[in-house]
Amino acid sequence: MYKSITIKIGSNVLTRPDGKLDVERMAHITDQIAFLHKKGVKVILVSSGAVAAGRSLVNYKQRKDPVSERQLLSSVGQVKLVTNYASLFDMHKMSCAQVLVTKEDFRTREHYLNMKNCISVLLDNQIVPIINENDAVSVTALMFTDNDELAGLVASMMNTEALFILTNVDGIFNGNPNSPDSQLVEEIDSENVDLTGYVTTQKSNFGRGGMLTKGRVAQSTAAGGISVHIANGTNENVITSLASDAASVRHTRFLPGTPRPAVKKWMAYSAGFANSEVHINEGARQALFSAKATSLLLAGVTKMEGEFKKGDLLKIIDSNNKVVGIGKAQYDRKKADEHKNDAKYKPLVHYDYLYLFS
Ligand SMILES: Nc1ncnc2c1ncn2[C@@H]1O[C@H](COP(=O)(O)OP(=O)(O)O)[C@@H](O)[C@H]1O
Ligand SMILES: N[C@@H](CCC(=O)OP(=O)(O)O)C(=O)O
Repeated sequence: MYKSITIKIGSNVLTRPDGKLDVERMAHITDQIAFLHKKGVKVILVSSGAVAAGRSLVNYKQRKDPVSERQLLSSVGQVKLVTNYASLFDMHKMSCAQVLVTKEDFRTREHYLNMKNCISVLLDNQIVPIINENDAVSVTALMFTDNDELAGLVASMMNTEALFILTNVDGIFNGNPNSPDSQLVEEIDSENVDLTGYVTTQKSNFGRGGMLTKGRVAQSTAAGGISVHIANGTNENVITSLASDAASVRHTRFLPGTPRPAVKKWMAYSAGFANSEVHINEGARQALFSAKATSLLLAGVTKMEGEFKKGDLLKIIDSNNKVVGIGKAQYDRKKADEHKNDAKYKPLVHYDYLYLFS
């Protein structure tokens, strides 16, 4: 039995064909979580469904632009979604909490740690955190690709043993899931598998990201040491069965890689937020990628771009212009310029704060 699990529920698992919230299914999901909770398993729920819930509550005559429409539906629907969860958990004498986050919350280590602390304190007090994107304020570039991305980040941040991604198909198929010729891929290595060959960009009626993001998120989360299972959330007892005996459930499992230290997890996912660049020579690239843990010295830096402060994330770029890693600056740009000819000056990036893309 897993001891801690992040469970992501897709919109279509919670939505009936007429677009209304499927409260019966929500009840079955909360029953299963309650069962695990009573066995001492820590469960974090990442639940979609706000926009879907809003659709059955708001009547608007004229179509709005997509951003306003999503803001309107999600902010109305989130209330309904969480109210339903609260009364369903209440039947099991359990409490739940709403945590709404944006991509920006993963940007700075301070925000990241605040979020982590909030979820930890909820779990320590036997409360189920129900996380969703704060759709009301996260628009366009600030949005997560979808809640699968958010769930992967949460599972890594909280270092849960497993991540369950529940959707309306049994897992990843090697073709169109509706085609009789397609087969379910039961096991995927977290490294070296290109999913684009057989996963299409097709989505379900109410979903946002589709199977390709699920696959990518599953792969990168599993690579960090977490067991990831993509399964059908509409099947009975899927959560409890996955938790106790995953092999008994028809689904797709991603094999976990070697666990990464917490700070490297944050860096891996915050890569998109690094604004400054550090270009390195071939010798430095080889040293960083060698078997020995190596810090980045100014001697290997050929060029720096952008102002940075101590603690900022830097993109590390090799002589072929390829971003090869992310590092946390040990000092600011001014100091780096001052000491750039000093081969013995302390490393710009210490290896404990260096994340290399393999
Ligand atoms: N190779 C594939 N295997 C499984 N599902 C696929 C594949 N390619 C595309 N899909 C689609 O991905 C959908 C699930 O993704 P999505 O719509 O984002 O669901 P959710 O709302 O659960 O996040 C499935 O309903 C299916 O139509
Ligand atoms: N935050 C949105 C869900 C967006 C989303 O990623 O949906 P899905 O692909 O169904 O997981 C909502 O609550 O409606």
